[in-house]
Amino acid sequence: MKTLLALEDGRTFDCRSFTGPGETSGEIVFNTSMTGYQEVLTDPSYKGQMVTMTYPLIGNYGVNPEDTESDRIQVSAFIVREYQHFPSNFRASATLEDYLKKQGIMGIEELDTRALTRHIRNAGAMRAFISTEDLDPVSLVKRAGEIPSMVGQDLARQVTTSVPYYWTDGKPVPCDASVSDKMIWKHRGKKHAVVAFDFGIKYNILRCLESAGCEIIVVPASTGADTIKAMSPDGIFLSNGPGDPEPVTYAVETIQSLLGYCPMFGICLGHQILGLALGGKTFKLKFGHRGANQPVKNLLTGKIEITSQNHGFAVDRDSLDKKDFEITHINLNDNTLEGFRHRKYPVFAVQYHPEASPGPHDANYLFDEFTNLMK
Ligand SMILES: NC(=O)CC[C@H](N)C(=O)O
Repeated sequence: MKTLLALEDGRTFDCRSFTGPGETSGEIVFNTSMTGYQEVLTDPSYKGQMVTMTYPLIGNYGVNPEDTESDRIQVSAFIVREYQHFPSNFRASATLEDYLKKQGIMGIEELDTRALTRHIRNAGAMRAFISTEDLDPVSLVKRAGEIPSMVGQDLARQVTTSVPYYWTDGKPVPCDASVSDKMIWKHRGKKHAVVAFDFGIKYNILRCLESAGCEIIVVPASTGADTIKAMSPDGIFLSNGPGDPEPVTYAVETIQSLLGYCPMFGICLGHQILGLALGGKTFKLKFGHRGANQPVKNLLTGKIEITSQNHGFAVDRDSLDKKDFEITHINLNDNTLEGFRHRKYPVFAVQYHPEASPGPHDANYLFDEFTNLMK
C-alpha cells in the first residue's frame, strides 16, 4: 500500500506499508543491530519513537513468544528496507507482519533506509509522520513538525507498571503491595533482596538480576523513598526507560533521598537519573546510540567491550565533579560517558545495556558487581 514518510525538516520518502492502512508519528531513529528485531520492538525505551533498521532484510526468522522485552510492541512504527514475507525458523510461531498488525503498529518497507540513516546522522534524530491517507508532502511535513518534541517529555510515566510485582522464575508474579516490611522477601538470606524501579524495564535485566542471585520486587517509577525503606532492600536497581530524564524529577528526588541507604545500580535511563540525582547534567545527543555493536572502553581494566545500546540522551561527563565521581566507561566512537561510580556512595551505573537482548554479552559481569556490592 502506497505510503509517505515525512520528516520535520522537509525530507520525504515514498514507501509501502506491509501492515495495511494507517497513520502514526514519533521521533525517527535508526538501529544498527543485524538481528534482534523482536527485542527492539518490545523495548519500552523506544516509546514515542519510530525505528528504522540499517540491516536491509528484516522478518526472515519470524517472531516467537520468548524473545520479548515487555508485554507489547513499544515502537510507534517499524521501518525496513525489505520485509521478508516467508520466515523460516524452528522457533517462529508467527510472521512479523501478523505480529505488528495484531498490535496495530505500522510496518514500512521499500524505501532507501541507507539514505534515511545518513540523513538522520547528518541532520539529527527528528520528528516524523507516516501516512497511507495523507500523501501530500507539504501537509505531512507540517504534521511532523506539530508533534511534541522528545526533549522535555517524561515517557517513563507512560510505560511504568501501575502496581508492584515480583520477578520470579523468569516471569512477573503479583505482589501484595500492602505488605511493606521485611516479610515480603521470601528468600531473604539465600538471595539479595532488590527493589527495581521500573522506568520501562526490559525483561532481560530482570532475568540477569535473577540469575545473579537476586530476589526482585519491581515497583512503579513514582514509588517514594519511605515505601522503599519499609521494604528494607539490600540493593536498589534503576531501570532503562523512554524519553528525557530531566522531567522525571520525582524519581531524581527519591533517589537523592536514598543515596547512601544501600547499594544502587542504574542502566541507561537509570544511569541518567542517578547522574542527575548526584548533581550532574544530561543533554540530547545528535542521533543517539542504537545497536548491538557500540565499542566501550572499561577504564578500570583497559578492556574493550562490544555493547548493546539504545539511548538519545547522555550524562555530560564534564558536569560530574571528579573528586566525587570515577568515570569507569567511555564510548570509543564519540568519547561520551558510558559509566561511572561514586567515590563516597556504593553507587554505579552504565549508559549501555549489559543485559544485551539483542547484542553481545561482554558486559554481563556488571550484574555480579552489583551482587558483590550488596554482600
Ligand atoms: N534505553 C534507555 O533507557 C534510554 C534512556 C533515554 N530515554 C535516552 O534515550 O537516552
